[in-house]
Amino acid sequence: MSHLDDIPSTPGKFKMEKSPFIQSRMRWHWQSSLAKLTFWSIIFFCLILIFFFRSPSSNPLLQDPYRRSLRTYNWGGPAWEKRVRSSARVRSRNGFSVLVTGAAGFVGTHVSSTLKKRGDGVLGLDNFNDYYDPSLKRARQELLERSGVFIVEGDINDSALLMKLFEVVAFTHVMHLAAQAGVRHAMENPGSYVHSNIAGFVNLLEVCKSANPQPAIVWASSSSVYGLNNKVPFSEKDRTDQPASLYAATKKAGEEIAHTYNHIYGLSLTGLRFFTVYGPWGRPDMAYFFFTRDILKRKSIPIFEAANHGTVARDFTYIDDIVKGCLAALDTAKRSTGTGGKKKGPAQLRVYNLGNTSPVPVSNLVSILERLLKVKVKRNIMKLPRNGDVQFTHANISLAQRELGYKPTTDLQTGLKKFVTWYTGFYSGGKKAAG
Ligand SMILES: O=C(O)[C@H]1O[C@H](OP(=O)(O)OP(=O)(O)OC[C@H]2O[C@@H](n3ccc(=O)[nH]c3=O)[C@H](O)[C@@H]2O)[C@H](O)[C@@H](O)[C@@H]1O
Repeated sequence: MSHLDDIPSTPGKFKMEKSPFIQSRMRWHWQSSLAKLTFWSIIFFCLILIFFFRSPSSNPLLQDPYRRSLRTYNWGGPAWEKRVRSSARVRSRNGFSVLVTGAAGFVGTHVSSTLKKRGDGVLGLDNFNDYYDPSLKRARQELLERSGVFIVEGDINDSALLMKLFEVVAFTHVMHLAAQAGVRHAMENPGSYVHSNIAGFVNLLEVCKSANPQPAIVWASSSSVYGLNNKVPFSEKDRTDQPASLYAATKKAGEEIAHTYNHIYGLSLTGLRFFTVYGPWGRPDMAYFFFTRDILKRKSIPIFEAANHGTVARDFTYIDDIVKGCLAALDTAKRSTGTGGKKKGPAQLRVYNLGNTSPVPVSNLVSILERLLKVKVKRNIMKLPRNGDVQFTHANISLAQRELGYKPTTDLQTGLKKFVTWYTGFYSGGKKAAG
């Protein structure tokens, strides 16, 4: 007899049997139903839990891709603090103790290693995001570690981490190079620009303003702030209120934010407007870098052209010249004037162009690479896309020359030769070119 036979066809008309056999079968039936109910309830409950924890809307860190960087880092503890202190220890007379944000980045790596070589204490900070091949950032990290620079893994939006770093080390200077770079990418991922270049910068300034002593800050602005300005060469006095990309707008916002923190809290702030920096250990998202990769793969090269066959040109600036400008900015930075978050007197606020003062058409850049790589280039002339690019850049560097002693010495041919030597060495050493 099936157990289904025990169940009446009409609910409510079930009559209890007195037989012990029937009673024990019924008990067994109820117990087994109860066990099943409990089992399925647990499964259901587990599914709800899994759904809750995996659901983006339940976890703001997962929901916002730009904030993911905040959740995964391990920092703190006596061994970690010892490494931080040792990396930031000054080894020369009158040396600085510098926190370099974006230390695993292109400019950050070069600046950190040069500071370390001259005896300054250097601590790096980098979130190792995947905007471009993180293995290149890891290779730069290895390079710095060999020269004694420790890079803390963390995000500039992490206030607790920044406060901890200032608790462990009384930094005299901050070289702030962490940023979301790239002009054209801003249309694809606008939030990452706001996250790093605005929110991250404000967070860093908040911590610096409360630090005791307050550090002097030198940070990376960009030639892109000149936007649609067509008065050449670009001078610091020219208008910068017509950005052509969100990237440029966030850098311009950074300059205004710097003014505010200088004005209210007495922070010493110097913004450096970099002009298309290139060189060994460079960024794979930049044209000279991926042109090199694609020329070697015999792919055609897209060369942008403005309306009416207008030439597109850049004031390409070699990394070593930029590093000299960065160090000169640190060396001439005056102390911040505030304490405990309060301004005690006027503080230094500066902005400088760091360019090469000699714009080169992009088609010439391609010709130089063609000669250096000894590969006939297939050129694909395309209309300059309307996604943030400007037609040309050209720096007037007289202010930086006068006040920083800045004097670029590397022309594009010489600089690209050094880049190509590095590139071919680096990527033939078993590392694949970033995609
Ligand atoms: O000077 C700056 O402030 C900026 O310099 C570069 O931006 P960009 O000058 O646009 O550098 P690339 O992306 O390397 O482009 C260089 C030139 O190649 C051109 N290009 C780019 C890509 C391409 O496929 N074809 C092409 O002709 C661009 O129009 C541009 O004139 C950096 O990527 C920015 O992060 C930096 O802030």
